[in-house]
Amino acid sequence: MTTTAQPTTVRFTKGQGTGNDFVLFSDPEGDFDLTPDRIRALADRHFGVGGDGVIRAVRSENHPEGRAILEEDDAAEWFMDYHNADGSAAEMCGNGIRVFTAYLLEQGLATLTPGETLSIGTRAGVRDVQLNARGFQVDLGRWRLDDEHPEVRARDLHAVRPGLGLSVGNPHVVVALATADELAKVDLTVIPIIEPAPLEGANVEFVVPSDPLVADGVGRITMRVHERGSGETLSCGTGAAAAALAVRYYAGPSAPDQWRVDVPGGTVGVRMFATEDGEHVSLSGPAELVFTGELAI
Ligand SMILES: N[C@@H](CCC[C@H](N)C(=O)O)C(=O)O
Repeated sequence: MTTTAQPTTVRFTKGQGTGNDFVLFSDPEGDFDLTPDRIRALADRHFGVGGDGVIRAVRSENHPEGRAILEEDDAAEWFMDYHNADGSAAEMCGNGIRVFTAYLLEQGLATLTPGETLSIGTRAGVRDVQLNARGFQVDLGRWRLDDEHPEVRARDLHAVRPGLGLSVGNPHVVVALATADELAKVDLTVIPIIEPAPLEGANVEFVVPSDPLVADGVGRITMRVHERGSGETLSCGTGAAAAALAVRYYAGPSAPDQWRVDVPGGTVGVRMFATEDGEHVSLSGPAELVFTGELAI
Protein backbone atom coordinates (compact mmCIF):
# COMPACT_ATOMS: atom_id res chain seq x y z
CA MET A 1 0.00 0.00 0.00
CA THR A 2 1.49 3.34 -0.96
CA THR A 3 1.01 6.65 0.78
CA THR A 4 1.84 10.08 -0.56
CA ALA A 5 2.93 11.44 2.85
CA GLN A 6 6.35 10.63 4.38
CA PRO A 7 6.19 7.27 6.25
CA THR A 8 5.68 7.61 9.96
CA THR A 9 5.34 5.04 12.73
CA VAL A 10 1.94 4.63 14.38
CA ARG A 11 1.60 2.92 17.76
CA PHE A 12 -1.77 1.25 17.46
CA THR A 13 -4.13 -0.94 19.48
CA LYS A 14 -6.37 -3.45 17.76
CA GLY A 15 -9.82 -3.75 19.33
CA GLN A 16 -13.15 -5.40 18.63
CA GLY A 17 -16.76 -5.34 19.74
CA THR A 18 -18.82 -8.39 18.70
CA GLY A 19 -16.32 -8.96 15.91
CA ASN A 20 -16.56 -5.44 14.45
CA ASP A 21 -12.84 -4.64 14.54
CA PHE A 22 -10.88 -1.42 14.63
CA VAL A 23 -7.37 -0.03 14.60
CA LEU A 24 -7.09 2.64 17.29
CA PHE A 25 -4.37 5.17 17.98
CA SER A 26 -4.09 8.37 19.92
CA ASP A 27 -3.18 11.74 18.50
CA PRO A 28 -4.12 14.12 21.35
CA GLU A 29 -2.87 17.22 19.54
CA GLY A 30 -4.56 16.26 16.26
CA ASP A 31 -1.43 16.97 14.25
CA PHE A 32 -1.08 13.54 12.57
CA ASP A 33 -1.80 13.76 8.85
CA LEU A 34 -4.45 11.01 8.67
CA THR A 35 -4.89 10.69 4.91
CA PRO A 36 -7.34 8.23 3.28
CA ASP A 37 -4.27 6.29 2.02
CA ARG A 38 -2.99 5.90 5.57
CA ILE A 39 -6.42 4.80 6.82
CA ARG A 40 -6.59 2.17 4.08
CA ALA A 41 -3.03 1.05 4.89
CA LEU A 42 -3.89 0.54 8.58
CA ALA A 43 -7.19 -1.22 7.81
CA ASP A 44 -5.72 -3.50 5.14
CA ARG A 45 -6.06 -7.12 6.30
CA HIS A 46 -3.18 -8.35 4.13
CA PHE A 47 -0.61 -5.54 4.13
CA GLY A 48 -1.59 -3.66 7.30
CA VAL A 49 -3.11 -4.33 10.73
CA GLY A 50 -6.61 -5.02 9.46
CA GLY A 51 -9.94 -3.67 10.61
CA ASP A 52 -13.43 -2.58 9.60
CA GLY A 53 -12.52 0.93 10.70
CA VAL A 54 -9.75 3.18 12.01
CA ILE A 55 -10.32 5.28 15.12
CA ARG A 56 -8.12 8.19 16.14
CA ALA A 57 -8.42 9.66 19.64
CA VAL A 58 -8.01 13.43 19.41
CA ARG A 59 -8.65 15.99 22.13
CA SER A 60 -11.89 17.66 20.99
CA GLU A 61 -10.32 21.13 21.22
CA ASN A 62 -7.68 20.04 18.69
CA HIS A 63 -10.04 18.75 16.00
CA PRO A 64 -12.18 21.10 13.85
CA GLU A 65 -15.30 18.90 14.20
CA GLY A 66 -14.43 18.26 17.86
CA ARG A 67 -14.39 22.01 18.57
CA ALA A 68 -17.92 22.33 17.17
CA ILE A 69 -18.97 19.47 19.46
CA LEU A 70 -17.56 21.28 22.51
CA GLU A 71 -20.20 23.96 22.02
CA GLU A 72 -22.82 21.24 22.57
CA ASP A 73 -21.14 19.68 25.61
CA ASP A 74 -17.82 20.85 26.99
CA ALA A 75 -17.48 17.58 28.93
CA ALA A 76 -16.59 15.75 25.71
CA GLU A 77 -12.83 15.95 26.20
CA TRP A 78 -12.13 13.31 23.52
CA PHE A 79 -13.29 13.22 19.92
CA MET A 80 -13.72 9.83 18.21
CA ASP A 81 -12.34 10.47 14.73
CA TYR A 82 -13.93 7.46 13.01
CA HIS A 83 -13.12 6.30 9.49
CA ASN A 84 -14.33 3.31 7.52
CA ALA A 85 -11.79 0.89 6.03
CA ASP A 86 -12.08 2.59 2.62
CA GLY A 87 -10.88 5.89 4.10
CA SER A 88 -14.28 7.61 4.29
CA ALA A 89 -15.32 9.38 7.49
CA ALA A 90 -18.47 8.28 9.33
CA GLU A 91 -20.62 10.19 11.77
CA MET A 92 -20.90 7.45 14.34
CA CYS A 93 -19.99 3.86 15.19
CA GLY A 94 -21.89 2.04 17.94
CA ASN A 95 -19.41 -0.80 18.40
CA GLY A 96 -16.50 1.55 17.81
CA ILE A 97 -17.46 3.95 20.59
CA ARG A 98 -17.46 1.12 23.16
CA VAL A 99 -14.04 -0.04 21.97
CA PHE A 100 -12.89 3.61 21.91
CA THR A 101 -13.99 3.94 25.55
CA ALA A 102 -12.12 0.76 26.52
CA TYR A 103 -9.06 2.21 24.73
CA LEU A 104 -9.26 5.59 26.53
CA LEU A 105 -9.54 3.78 29.87
CA GLU A 106 -6.67 1.42 29.13
CA GLN A 107 -4.42 4.27 27.99
CA GLY A 108 -5.24 6.26 31.14
CA LEU A 109 -6.78 9.03 29.03
CA ALA A 110 -10.16 8.86 30.77
CA THR A 111 -11.81 7.26 33.77
CA LEU A 112 -15.22 5.64 34.11
CA THR A 113 -16.63 3.97 37.21
CA PRO A 114 -20.04 2.29 37.63
CA GLY A 115 -22.79 4.94 37.67
CA GLU A 116 -20.58 7.55 35.96
CA THR A 117 -20.97 8.82 32.40
CA LEU A 118 -18.20 9.49 29.91
CA SER A 119 -19.16 11.99 27.19
CA ILE A 120 -17.47 11.45 23.83
CA GLY A 121 -17.53 13.74 20.81
CA THR A 122 -18.49 12.17 17.49
CA ARG A 123 -19.49 13.63 14.12
CA ALA A 124 -23.10 12.78 15.10
CA GLY A 125 -22.82 14.84 18.30
CA VAL A 126 -21.91 14.02 21.90
CA ARG A 127 -22.61 10.46 22.98
CA ASP A 128 -22.75 9.30 26.61
CA VAL A 129 -21.19 5.99 27.60
CA GLN A 130 -21.69 4.06 30.84
CA LEU A 131 -20.53 0.73 32.18
CA ASN A 132 -23.21 -1.96 32.27
CA ALA A 133 -23.64 -5.71 32.64
CA ARG A 134 -22.87 -6.38 28.95
CA GLY A 135 -19.75 -4.19 29.02
CA PHE A 136 -20.61 -0.67 27.92
CA GLN A 137 -23.88 1.08 27.16
CA VAL A 138 -24.03 4.08 24.85
CA ASP A 139 -26.89 6.49 24.42
CA LEU A 140 -27.10 6.85 20.62
CA GLY A 141 -29.37 9.86 21.01
CA ARG A 142 -32.56 10.65 19.11
CA TRP A 143 -33.30 8.45 16.13
CA ARG A 144 -35.16 9.47 12.98
CA LEU A 145 -37.29 7.65 10.44
CA ASP A 146 -36.43 8.84 6.93
CA ASP A 147 -39.22 10.04 4.64
CA GLU A 148 -38.12 8.05 1.63
CA HIS A 149 -39.03 4.36 1.59
CA PRO A 150 -36.25 2.87 -0.51
CA GLU A 151 -36.12 -0.47 -2.25
CA VAL A 152 -33.14 -2.77 -1.92
CA ARG A 153 -31.72 -5.31 -4.32
CA ALA A 154 -29.01 -7.66 -3.04
CA ARG A 155 -27.42 -10.52 -4.91
CA ASP A 156 -29.22 -13.85 -4.26
CA LEU A 157 -32.23 -12.09 -2.78
CA HIS A 158 -34.18 -12.91 -5.97
CA ALA A 159 -36.41 -9.88 -5.59
CA VAL A 160 -36.39 -6.21 -4.85
CA ARG A 161 -37.36 -5.74 -1.20
CA PRO A 162 -38.79 -2.74 0.59
CA GLY A 163 -36.40 -1.13 3.02
CA LEU A 164 -36.92 1.26 5.89
CA GLY A 165 -34.56 4.22 6.06
CA LEU A 166 -33.50 5.31 9.54
CA SER A 167 -30.87 7.53 11.04
CA VAL A 168 -29.28 6.84 14.41
CA GLY A 169 -26.63 9.46 13.79
CA ASN A 170 -25.50 7.64 10.64
CA PRO A 171 -27.74 6.35 7.81
CA HIS A 172 -29.25 2.86 7.64
CA VAL A 173 -31.69 0.99 5.44
CA VAL A 174 -33.25 -2.08 7.07
CA VAL A 175 -34.74 -4.94 5.07
CA ALA A 176 -36.89 -7.55 6.84
CA LEU A 177 -36.62 -11.14 5.63
CA ALA A 178 -38.83 -14.10 6.55
CA THR A 179 -36.39 -16.88 7.40
CA ALA A 180 -32.89 -17.57 8.69
CA ASP A 181 -32.27 -19.53 5.49
CA GLU A 182 -33.06 -16.47 3.38
CA LEU A 183 -30.77 -14.38 5.58
CA ALA A 184 -27.91 -16.86 5.22
CA LYS A 185 -28.21 -16.84 1.43
CA VAL A 186 -27.91 -13.08 0.89
CA ASP A 187 -24.60 -12.42 -0.83
CA LEU A 188 -23.04 -9.41 0.87
CA THR A 189 -19.77 -9.59 -1.03
CA VAL A 190 -21.38 -7.03 -3.33
CA ILE A 191 -22.92 -3.72 -2.26
CA PRO A 192 -26.74 -3.95 -2.06
CA ILE A 193 -28.35 -1.51 -4.48
CA ILE A 194 -30.67 1.01 -2.81
CA GLU A 195 -33.21 2.97 -4.86
CA PRO A 196 -33.53 5.90 -4.58
CA ALA A 197 -29.83 5.96 -3.72
CA PRO A 198 -29.16 7.87 -0.48
CA LEU A 199 -26.95 10.88 -1.16
CA GLU A 200 -24.36 9.90 1.43
CA GLY A 201 -24.79 6.13 1.00
CA ALA A 202 -26.15 3.90 3.76
CA ASN A 203 -25.43 0.85 5.83
CA VAL A 204 -27.84 -1.96 4.89
CA GLU A 205 -29.16 -4.39 7.51
CA PHE A 206 -30.99 -7.62 6.66
CA VAL A 207 -33.00 -8.79 9.62
CA VAL A 208 -35.11 -11.82 10.56
CA PRO A 209 -37.53 -11.63 13.50
CA SER A 210 -37.33 -14.61 15.88
CA ASP A 211 -40.30 -16.88 16.42
CA PRO A 212 -41.74 -15.95 18.87
CA LEU A 213 -40.69 -12.32 18.33
CA VAL A 214 -40.82 -11.52 22.04
CA ALA A 215 -39.64 -13.66 24.95
CA ASP A 216 -39.67 -12.43 28.57
CA GLY A 217 -40.56 -8.93 27.35
CA VAL A 218 -37.49 -8.72 25.09
CA GLY A 219 -37.76 -8.62 21.30
CA ARG A 220 -35.34 -10.90 19.44
CA ILE A 221 -33.96 -10.52 15.95
CA THR A 222 -31.03 -11.79 13.90
CA MET A 223 -29.15 -9.51 11.57
CA ARG A 224 -26.46 -9.36 8.92
CA VAL A 225 -25.07 -6.09 7.67
CA HIS A 226 -23.31 -4.53 4.73
CA GLU A 227 -21.52 -1.46 6.06
CA ARG A 228 -21.00 1.64 4.01
CA GLY A 229 -17.26 1.94 3.45
CA SER A 230 -16.35 -1.48 4.90
CA GLY A 231 -18.43 -4.25 3.27
CA GLU A 232 -19.97 -7.10 5.25
CA THR A 233 -18.89 -6.98 8.89
CA LEU A 234 -19.53 -9.36 11.79
CA SER A 235 -21.53 -6.68 13.58
CA CYS A 236 -22.70 -3.08 13.40
CA GLY A 237 -23.90 -1.44 16.61
CA THR A 238 -25.79 1.46 15.07
CA GLY A 239 -27.12 -1.07 12.53
CA ALA A 240 -28.43 -3.28 15.35
CA ALA A 241 -30.22 -0.26 16.83
CA ALA A 242 -31.68 0.62 13.41
CA ALA A 243 -32.77 -3.00 12.87
CA ALA A 244 -34.53 -3.18 16.27
CA LEU A 245 -36.24 0.17 15.61
CA ALA A 246 -37.41 -1.03 12.18
CA VAL A 247 -38.79 -4.33 13.49
CA ARG A 248 -40.56 -2.51 16.35
CA TYR A 249 -42.04 -0.12 13.76
CA TYR A 250 -43.30 -3.04 11.65
CA ALA A 251 -44.58 -4.96 14.69
CA GLY A 252 -46.80 -2.11 15.90
CA PRO A 253 -47.68 -0.55 19.25
CA SER A 254 -47.53 -3.74 21.33
CA ALA A 255 -43.84 -4.31 20.45
CA PRO A 256 -41.35 -3.97 23.32
CA ASP A 257 -38.71 -1.28 23.83
CA GLN A 258 -36.00 -3.75 24.70
CA TRP A 259 -34.30 -5.92 22.08
CA ARG A 260 -31.66 -8.57 21.77
CA VAL A 261 -29.91 -8.51 18.40
CA ASP A 262 -27.89 -11.54 17.30
CA VAL A 263 -25.21 -10.78 14.74
CA PRO A 264 -22.56 -13.09 13.26
CA GLY A 265 -20.03 -11.80 15.84
CA GLY A 266 -22.19 -12.09 18.97
CA THR A 267 -25.10 -10.34 20.65
CA VAL A 268 -25.86 -6.72 21.49
CA GLY A 269 -28.71 -5.15 23.44
CA VAL A 270 -30.87 -2.26 22.23
CA ARG A 271 -33.28 -0.18 24.31
CA MET A 272 -35.59 2.68 23.40
CA PHE A 273 -36.45 5.17 26.12
CA ALA A 274 -38.26 8.49 26.46
CA THR A 275 -36.34 11.67 27.28
CA GLU A 276 -37.28 15.35 27.43
CA ASP A 277 -36.01 15.85 23.88
CA GLY A 278 -37.78 12.83 22.37
CA GLU A 279 -37.15 9.09 22.24
CA HIS A 280 -33.55 7.93 22.41
CA VAL A 281 -32.09 4.53 21.57
CA SER A 282 -29.23 2.94 23.46
CA LEU A 283 -26.85 0.13 22.59
CA SER A 284 -25.00 -2.19 24.93
CA GLY A 285 -22.36 -4.79 24.31
CA PRO A 286 -18.80 -5.89 24.92
CA ALA A 287 -15.54 -4.23 23.93
CA GLU A 288 -12.14 -5.91 23.87
CA LEU A 289 -8.63 -4.68 23.20
CA VAL A 290 -6.82 -7.50 21.40
CA PHE A 291 -3.19 -6.51 20.77
CA THR A 292 -0.87 -3.57 20.29
CA GLY A 293 1.91 -2.86 17.84
CA GLU A 294 3.67 -0.37 15.62
CA LEU A 295 3.32 0.11 11.90
CA ALA A 296 5.16 2.44 9.56
CA ILE A 297 2.69 3.95 7.11
N1 LIG B 1 -19.71 -0.48 12.59
C1 LIG B 1 -20.25 0.72 13.06
C2 LIG B 1 -20.70 1.72 12.01
C3 LIG B 1 -19.47 2.28 11.29
C4 LIG B 1 -19.80 3.39 10.32
C5 LIG B 1 -20.62 2.94 9.15
N2 LIG B 1 -19.93 2.02 8.31
C6 LIG B 1 -21.04 4.18 8.35
O1 LIG B 1 -20.40 4.53 7.34
O2 LIG B 1 -22.02 4.81 8.75
C7 LIG B 1 -21.25 0.53 14.18
O3 LIG B 1 -20.99 -0.37 15.01
O4 LIG B 1 -22.19 1.30 14.34
